[in-house]
Amino acid sequence: MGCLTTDTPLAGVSLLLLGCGKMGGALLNGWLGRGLEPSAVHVVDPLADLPAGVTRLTAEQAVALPPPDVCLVAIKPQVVPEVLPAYAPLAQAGTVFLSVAAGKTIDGLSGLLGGDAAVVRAMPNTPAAVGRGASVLCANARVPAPTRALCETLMAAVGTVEWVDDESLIDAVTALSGGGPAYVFLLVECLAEAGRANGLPADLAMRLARSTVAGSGALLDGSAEDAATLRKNVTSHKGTTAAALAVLMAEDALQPMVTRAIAAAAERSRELAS
Ligand SMILES: NC(=O)C1=CN([C@@H]2O[C@H](COP(=O)(O)OP(=O)(O)OC[C@H]3O[C@@H](n4cnc5c(N)ncnc54)[C@H](OP(=O)(O)O)[C@@H]3O)[C@@H](O)[C@H]2O)C=CC1
Ligand SMILES: O=C(O)[C@@H]1CCC=N1
Repeated sequence: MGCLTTDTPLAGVSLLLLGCGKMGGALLNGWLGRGLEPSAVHVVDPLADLPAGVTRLTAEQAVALPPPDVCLVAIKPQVVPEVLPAYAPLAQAGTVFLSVAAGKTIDGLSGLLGGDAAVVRAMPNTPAAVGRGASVLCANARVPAPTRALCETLMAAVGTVEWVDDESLIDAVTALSGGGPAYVFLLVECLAEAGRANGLPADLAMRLARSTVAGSGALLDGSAEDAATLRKNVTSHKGTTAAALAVLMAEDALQPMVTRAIAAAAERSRELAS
């Protein structure tokens, strides 16, 4: 296993990425920005654009090389069953499989890798690309403490990390923070469209929507106050924001809709297990 240090936490770590699309690419960009050596990264992905210095391999080449510390599984859940068995030799050689595939359970992944693989199931999100991701991890009993620490180091290099013992929680995590950036970007789209519908030029409305969401995130991040207090700080008594919130916070408005959306995503995560 690679030697980890505080200053360059990813120096010495060797990594194989299966899939380098939206999520694998976001993680890779975040890791390269935090000291992962491109020369220590191999990628199996037929078409993805790879950063300079990162080597593309076929599956056959990947299993013929010395086993990497970590194999990141960042292919679509639907192709996991047909793709993963080819990498069983790496699992037998001690590589830990760090999977971000939505819905795919630790037991299912381990079974595809020959039954006794060290597997960490993780659910990150795309702000990892700028070091602002949020990940939740769950490991099987075959992951020794130093390997667990290595996976935590990898994910902590690109954002916050939390562990759960109860793997079933990962479905709701996937629904909330895994997909969460999409809901926030949808909010930007909705704000911009609402501004346009209320008479603003479309480009000005979009600039304001983007700045407002990004600035609110930064304010939230740097504040000791909870979100409700920050909301109340904007809401003058009988003012304009109160008029908008009366619509958004009506009994049948935003909260029940978001709760239904998260439930739908969590249910889809459970379906993807099989
Ligand atoms: N996108 C997100 O925000 C998040 C995604 N995830 C999970 O990450 C995983 C990847 O999702 P995402 O990045 O969005 O999907 P993408 O389609 O963007 O990335 C998957 C990549 O895998 C490639 N690929 C296909 N077949 C193989 C193969 N046999 N071997 C190696 N690579 C292959 C694809 O190539 P090609 O396109 O040419 O088929 C593609 O580049 C999923 O399991 C998803 O659940 C988890 C958290 C958040
Ligand atoms: O939409 C998906 O299935 C993946 C998992 C979480 C975010 N994207």
